[in-house]
Amino acid sequence: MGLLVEGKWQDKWYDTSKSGGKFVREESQFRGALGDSEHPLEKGRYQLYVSLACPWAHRALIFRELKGLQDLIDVSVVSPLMLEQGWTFDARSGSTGDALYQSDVMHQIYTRHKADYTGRVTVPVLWDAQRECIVNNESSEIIRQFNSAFNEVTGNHDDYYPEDLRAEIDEINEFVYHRINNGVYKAGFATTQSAYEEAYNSLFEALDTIERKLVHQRFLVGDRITEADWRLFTTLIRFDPVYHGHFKCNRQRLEDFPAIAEYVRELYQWPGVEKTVNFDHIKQHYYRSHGTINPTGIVPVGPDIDFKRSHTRGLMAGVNAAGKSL
Ligand SMILES: N[C@@H](CCC(=O)N[C@@H](CS)C(=O)NCC(=O)O)C(=O)O
Repeated sequence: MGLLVEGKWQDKWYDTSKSGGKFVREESQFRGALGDSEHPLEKGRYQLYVSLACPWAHRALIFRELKGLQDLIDVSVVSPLMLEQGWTFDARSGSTGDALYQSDVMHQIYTRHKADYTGRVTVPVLWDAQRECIVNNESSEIIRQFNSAFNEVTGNHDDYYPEDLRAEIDEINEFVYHRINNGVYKAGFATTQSAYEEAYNSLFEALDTIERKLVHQRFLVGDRITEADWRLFTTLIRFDPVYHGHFKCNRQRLEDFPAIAEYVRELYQWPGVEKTVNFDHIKQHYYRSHGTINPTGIVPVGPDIDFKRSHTRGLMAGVNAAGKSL
């Protein structure tokens, strides 16, 4: 793993020396908008570069399914292994290859956009093949754009960020992002005992709060499913297979939280979602890419969890993204 410095690749692990052993995530640099004058909506013009292992990229893949954008936005999947060259298009280890330029590595996509780019080479990336540039590499913005940009083209007006719930969604997103989505990384990438324990305590306190909420309500902001649920889901589905062991988030498994475990199953079984979850890429990535955490690269065989088994969330009041009762 590494980063680009003025367009040159440098193989370096995260530097936690200036933050007391704490992992600090870098801000995404490209924040353009689909459908504006620079990026008009045209079929086949946009490419989504993702890793099936990555929880941030996973959000974008889920929204592509939920909003019926499969024919409008193509996908290239990187290899699950993120080693000396960062994300690659190595087909032998599971990449689909780069459908547009047959690049070998993901950092070539960043330098194609900006030859002297300095920063991390992250996924997801939403790419404009017409202008040959990155539209956006921040998943929270990509999903908002997917939520509404193509509504007139697809006729799918399902809304995961409805006007009247925005303040509540923003508030829960903020909590979930710091304490859970990024919280597992803060625990896993900490390089001091105290930074790890701080992240661990904050994470499990947050999961306790979510559990209490989900006992009474079907979704995070009440009975309507929103983007807040999908943003949480991509971390939860990786929790027992990876974060519990690899990132040492082991107070409990999520399977031991009665409401959360059922909630995860409902979301996993939501139409279109199961096909976006690839446990092989997820496990291969984390256990084989982080040499400082798992030097042997051995990938655990378990856990054996059937996310397709039944749940009772259907007994609670629920409203889908079209505003209809579930
Ligand atoms: N803020 C970004 C974060 C994306 C991100 O950190 N992706 C990880 C994969 S899970 C990555 O590509 N990391 C490579 C690196 O940090 O060098 C987003 O949400 O889109």
